[in-house]
Amino acid sequence: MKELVGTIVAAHGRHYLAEADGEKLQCVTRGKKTNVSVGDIVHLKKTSPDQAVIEKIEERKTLLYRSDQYKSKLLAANITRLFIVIATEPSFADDLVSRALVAAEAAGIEAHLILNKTDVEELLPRARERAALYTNLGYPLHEVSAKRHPEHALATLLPLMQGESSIMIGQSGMGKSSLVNLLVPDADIAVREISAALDTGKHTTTFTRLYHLAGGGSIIDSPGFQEFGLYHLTEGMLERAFVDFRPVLGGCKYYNCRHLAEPQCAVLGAVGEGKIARIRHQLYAQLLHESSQTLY
Ligand SMILES: Nc1nc2c(ncn2[C@@H]2O[C@H](COP(=O)(O)OP(=O)(O)OP(=O)(O)O)[C@@H](O)[C@H]2O)c(=O)[nH]1
Ligand SMILES: [Zn+2]
Repeated sequence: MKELVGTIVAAHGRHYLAEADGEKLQCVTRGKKTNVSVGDIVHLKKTSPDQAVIEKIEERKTLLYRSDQYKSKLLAANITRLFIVIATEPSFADDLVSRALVAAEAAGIEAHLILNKTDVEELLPRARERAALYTNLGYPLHEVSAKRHPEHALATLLPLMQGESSIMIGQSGMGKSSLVNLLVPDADIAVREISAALDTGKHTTTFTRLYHLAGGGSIIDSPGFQEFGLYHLTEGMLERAFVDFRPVLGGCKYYNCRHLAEPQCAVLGAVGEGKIARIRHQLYAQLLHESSQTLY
């Protein structure tokens, strides 16, 4: 049969759904390979009218992933933008936001923050104050209220996503689903279609999926997660993935400085002067520790 080229639009365990020539095909990999990601461009060989085998993954422009001590988990391939959803309530974790930013920098993906639930006015000043840690680093912040001002939210976000391949991530409860439903009016139908095709049963929200946006572009919605391990990043990748470190890199006394306790370290100097936030440096130290713990 002829070879098809398609895009992976959903992944659930080792089951994948690809879109090729406007059709959806259930796909499997050859052997035990699990290195396929939503967003991957794949070469397929049809095995039945709605099934195929993934023969080849095209070289990725970008790859966003997280990892723990034992293995890495691919989040999205070929994306150009990452949107991190935070909210006035529940309170968001700086640790997760910074980790996602570091992952984006390491993968060469442009990162944006979305502050949702601006209608919760009494908590807005505090949320803005906390978000300033990131806007001061140069990351754009877009304020919206998916519930109270949906048209405004759409008018703010859609232009940022049109023509781009994006992923939206966030802790549970930030309102990511509400935003996806605004951006993709038929998301519910698509999810039901996908979960039927992947046979995911009741676990309809536990898989990553790609939606097409009106006017071009796509958005990947991934399940909320509580941890964002970055064990796969090497020391050299780490220091460069902290945008706030970049201006002083190369200024340390020792060329192989790890910026932890070395004398005349330019990074520690900048922390002392308040030019680098202490909580960012603490995360850096934690990530450095994690990167030395990998077992794969
Ligand atoms: N006040 C207010 N509540 C909102 C807004 N957007 C979403 N919510 C509420 O926040 C809660 C969480 O919203 P979801 O869209 O389910 O959030 P989620 O981030 O996808 O959460 P998970 O499904 O747990 O991953 C729901 O009760 C929403 O109704 C908003 O703009 N303002
Ligand atoms: Zn140093």
